[in-house]
Amino acid sequence: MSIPADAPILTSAAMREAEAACAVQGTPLSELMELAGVAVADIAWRMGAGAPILILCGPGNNGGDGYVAARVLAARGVAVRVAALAEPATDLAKSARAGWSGPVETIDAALASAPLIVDALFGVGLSRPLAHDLTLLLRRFVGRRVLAVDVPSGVESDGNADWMPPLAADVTLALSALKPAHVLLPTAPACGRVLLAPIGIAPHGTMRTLPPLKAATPAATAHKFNRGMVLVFAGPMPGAAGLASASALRAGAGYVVLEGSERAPLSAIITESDARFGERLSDPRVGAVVIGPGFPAGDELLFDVEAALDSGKPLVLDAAAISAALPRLCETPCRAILTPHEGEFARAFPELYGSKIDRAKAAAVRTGAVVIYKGADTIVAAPDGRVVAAWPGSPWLATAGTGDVLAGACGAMLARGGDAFDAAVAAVGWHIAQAARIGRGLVADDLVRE
Ligand SMILES: NC(=O)C1=CN([C@@H]2O[C@H](COP(=O)(O)OP(=O)(O)OC[C@H]3O[C@@H](n4cnc5c(N)ncnc54)[C@H](OP(=O)(O)O)[C@@H]3O)[C@@H](O)[C@H]2O)[C@@H](O)CC1
Ligand SMILES: Nc1ncnc2c1ncn2[C@@H]1O[C@H](COP(=O)(O)OP(=O)(O)O)[C@@H](O)[C@H]1O
Ligand SMILES: [K+]
Repeated sequence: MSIPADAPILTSAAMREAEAACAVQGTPLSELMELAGVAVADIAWRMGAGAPILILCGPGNNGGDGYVAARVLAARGVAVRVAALAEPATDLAKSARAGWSGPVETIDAALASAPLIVDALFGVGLSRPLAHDLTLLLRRFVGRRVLAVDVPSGVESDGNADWMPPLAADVTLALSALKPAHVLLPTAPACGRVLLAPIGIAPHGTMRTLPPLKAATPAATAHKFNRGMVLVFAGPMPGAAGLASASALRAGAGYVVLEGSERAPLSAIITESDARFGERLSDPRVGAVVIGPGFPAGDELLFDVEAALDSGKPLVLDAAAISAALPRLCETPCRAILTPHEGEFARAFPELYGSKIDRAKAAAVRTGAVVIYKGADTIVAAPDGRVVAAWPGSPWLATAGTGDVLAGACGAMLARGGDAFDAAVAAVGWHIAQAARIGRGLVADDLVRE
């Protein structure tokens, strides 16, 4: 499973707007369909490696892409067959169908398989779950190599429904832009390796996949305090804050203070008792405060969260600190990153609905903070509508304590100054890159070792 880096993501509505804008600017949609079909043919050609190909075409423009691909593949001498669900229903699909001179088989129980199936049944126009009988017919092809056009058929492309496709794809060729279903659970794994075909539409939008990690080399003039100083609060479970403090240091902070704990995992971390809590919060060199890791919900946390909010410092609010800060944040937004996992998000924002992207965006708007909605399909959302999707991340992160490490990395990136959304995206990228580097057998402590 893989996803192109820093690629645009559009909902079906935004995709249609982009198509309409393209038509207004003088590019006919038939030209786009031709480019789409050629792009599908190119990938099918490589995947098929000379073997016969069966293209399944639906009634809409997704099917149209399939007919164009069939024509192009046949012209290249590939043994290609076409089977259709119904007659084409759009003008574009009708003219693409007219360009295919071979036979069109019916999708029924007698349909013979092929080593490579091109799934051009439904794309962003799917409006309801697939019929049960069609699902059963398609399941007969499970085990064959599958190339999905735009999205695997049966998937609701905006990520608002958890409909799973009967045929998971080995490769999905996204047209013009990725769609939310490519980067959100439960559908993302069914898309296999996602490739992007930029076919002439310039997608404008604020949603992208994770950008490549930039190596942040310190400036020649760097000083430990101007690289960012991070203050981490330890609660009753100091191990979690220890991980966060070590992670802040590893992710590039110049100076890290662990408040309220005597033990630090690295000797470069300064430990201090609670007594200096207020004093440290008013230290002008502190560029970010991390609070939440290792704190159960309760009065002590509320007190410390209030003090952190009062300080006006940029904050990383993790775990129980998220709900504790919520009433204040909703009234007076501050420069903050919230890092909820699924359970914490549900507790803090039970009223939000829609796809994970919609909910992350709404939580960011409500709190005025950047939200990292964690999980295998992590979403980073800013109050101004920017979104970065981090699928597929690294599954080795599914182990206790890795969230504490992410909180510390957010502290390091935030303490450098600059945009909180960029800081959050950089932290998520760093976290995944560390995990990918270590891989097998990873435990959270490994992420903060050299
Ligand atoms: N973006 C780009 O740059 C370009 C995009 N292009 C391509 O266009 C695709 C979008 O095409 P599209 O809008 O025609 O919709 P599509 O997905 O073919 O399906 C709609 C049809 O399916 C039907 N239908 C729906 N649900 C159903 C169900 N459960 N079971 C049965 N039927 C169902 C629906 O009928 P209805 O809902 O009205 O009953 C309608 O007839 C896009 O994904 C990409 O591949 C390129 O060609 C050009 C450049
Ligand atoms: N399957 C997965 N693929 C990628 N990232 C994952 C996966 N499972 C968990 N993660 C990441 O690991 C971290 C776990 O954080 P969290 O649930 O808060 O754990 P903890 O509280 O134990 O530190 C998050 O950053 C999450 O996005
Ligand atoms: K499809």
